[in-house]
Amino acid sequence: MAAITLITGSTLGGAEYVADHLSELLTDAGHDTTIMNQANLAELDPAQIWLLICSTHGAGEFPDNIQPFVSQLQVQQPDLTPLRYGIVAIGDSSYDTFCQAGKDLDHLLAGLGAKRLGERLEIDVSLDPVPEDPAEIWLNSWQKHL
Ligand SMILES: Cc1cc2nc3c(=O)[nH]c(=O)nc-3n(C[C@H](O)[C@H](O)[C@H](O)COP(=O)(O)O)c2cc1C
Repeated sequence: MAAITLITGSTLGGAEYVADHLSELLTDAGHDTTIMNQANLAELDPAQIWLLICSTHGAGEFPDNIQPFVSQLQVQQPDLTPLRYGIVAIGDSSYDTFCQAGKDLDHLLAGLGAKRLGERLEIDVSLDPVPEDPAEIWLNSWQKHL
């Protein structure tokens, strides 16, 4: 069983609800989970698995609550070679910058040596108004990588 830290980027709370739901499902499956809604690099262990759930705001911007963490990664450039992570990007395809923050976060982690488990999920809330539903389906296959 795995130790998984769920990290959220959310302005209006939707991504946090998705993280709560995925955390519950992972716990039911026997994993240890922690949710961080204000992630701080110094408190995170790259030997654990990170599951990032991040919406996009502004014009392709990161939500405010995850911006400090993103800046820490950009400035400190930690070696994340031991890290394995999954990513759920949430956005709205009516924006040109669809799921941009989730995509940027994915590229940032990969650029620091981390290995993504499975495919990145991109949830389009204009098609899936309840993002927990596609997230749950994605989790079923993502868990096989753990
Ligand atoms: C002001 C505003 C700007 C947004 N900008 C984008 C964007 O650039 N790209 C995108 O894919 N979605 C964008 N969205 C859609 C949000 O990502 C989407 O509504 C998401 O579900 C919000 O998640 P949250 O509740 O976790 O903040 C925007 C939404 C708002 C209200």
